[in-house]
Amino acid sequence: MADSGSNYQQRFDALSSALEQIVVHLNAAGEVTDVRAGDAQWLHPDVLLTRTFSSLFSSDISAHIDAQIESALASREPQKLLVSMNPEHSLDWREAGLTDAQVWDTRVVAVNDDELLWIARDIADAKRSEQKAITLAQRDPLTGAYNRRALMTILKQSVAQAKRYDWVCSFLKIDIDHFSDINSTHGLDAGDRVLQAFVQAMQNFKRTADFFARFSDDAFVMFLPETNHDQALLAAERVRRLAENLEIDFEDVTLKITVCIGSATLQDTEDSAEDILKRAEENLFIAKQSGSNRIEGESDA
Ligand SMILES: Nc1nc2c(ncn2[C@@H]2O[C@H](COP(=O)(O)OP(=O)(O)OP(=O)(O)O)[C@@H](O)[C@H]2O)c(=O)[nH]1
Repeated sequence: MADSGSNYQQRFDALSSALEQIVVHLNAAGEVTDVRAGDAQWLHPDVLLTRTFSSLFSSDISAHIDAQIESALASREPQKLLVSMNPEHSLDWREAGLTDAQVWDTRVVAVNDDELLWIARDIADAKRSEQKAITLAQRDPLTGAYNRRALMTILKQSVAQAKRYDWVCSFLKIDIDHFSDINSTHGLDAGDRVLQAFVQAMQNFKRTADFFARFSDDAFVMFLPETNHDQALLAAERVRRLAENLEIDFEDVTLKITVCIGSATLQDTEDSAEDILKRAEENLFIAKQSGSNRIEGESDA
C-alpha cells in the first residue's frame, strides 16, 4: 500500500523527535526544507530554512558537503563526513545559535531522488576525552614527564629520521645519585618532591626540540637531535651542574642532589634507538662505578 504524505510526515516527526542528533531535511537542490534540533537546544531552525545547505559553511567545508550530498544521491548509501565547526567560521551557524566549537559526525542519506536527510552528532566531548586518554597514557603521573612508552616511540621515529637525512643525534641517560637514601632518610614524599623538582628544572632547561622522559624510578632520558658527541657532553655537563645547584625545599629541610650521566651518539646506519640507549646505559654504569656527580661519554667517538 502506498504511503500517504501525512503518514510519512507523522513517522518522520516521531522519529526525529526521538533522536539526539540534528536532522536537516534537504531537497535535491540542497536547500533546507525542515530542521530538527535533537539535543542541540541552542539551535534556532528558522535561520537555516530555505537556505542552500552547503552555503551555510565556510568554502573549504561546503565543497565537502556538496560532494557528500552528490554521492548520497548517486549511490543511495549513507555518506559520512567529519566536520569541525567553529562559530567564528560561519556567521549563519552563529546566528542559528552555535556558540561553542563542535566536531560533527555527519551522515547524509538520500530518501529518494528529491529528498535527503543530513544527520549530525556532536562528538567534541568524546574527542576531548580521547585526547586526554592519549595524554595520560604518555605521561608519568607523579612528575608529568613523558613516560618510557612515549620515549621509545619518539626515539625510534627520531633515529630513523636522523639516519634517513644523515643527521646526528645523541642520548643522555641520567640517574639521581643515592636516591633511595632520600626516601629512607626523609620519607617517600621527600623522594617524590625531588623527582618533581628535577623534572620541573629539566623542562625549563631543555631546548624545545629536545625530548625528556622519566625512564624508570630515578632514571631519565634526554634525546638531543642534531647533537654530536662533543655537544652532548657539553649538554650533559650543563645537566650535571643544574642538578648540583638545585635546592629543593621539603618541609623544614632543603634537599640537594647530584646525578650521573651516560652519553651516547648515533654512529652509523646500522645503529638503532635500542643500541644507542644501551650504550648510554653502559656509560651511565661506568660513571656510577666511578662515584657520583659524574659524566661518561663514548670512548671511541
Ligand atoms: N619517592 C619515590 N621513590 C621511588 C619512586 N619510584 C621508585 N622509587 C625508589 O627509588 C629508589 C631507586 O633506587 P636505586 O635504583 O637503588 O637508586 P639509588 O638509590 O639512586 O642508587 P644509585 O643509583 O646506585 O645511586 C628505590 O628505592 C625505589 O623504591 C617514586 O615515584 N617516588
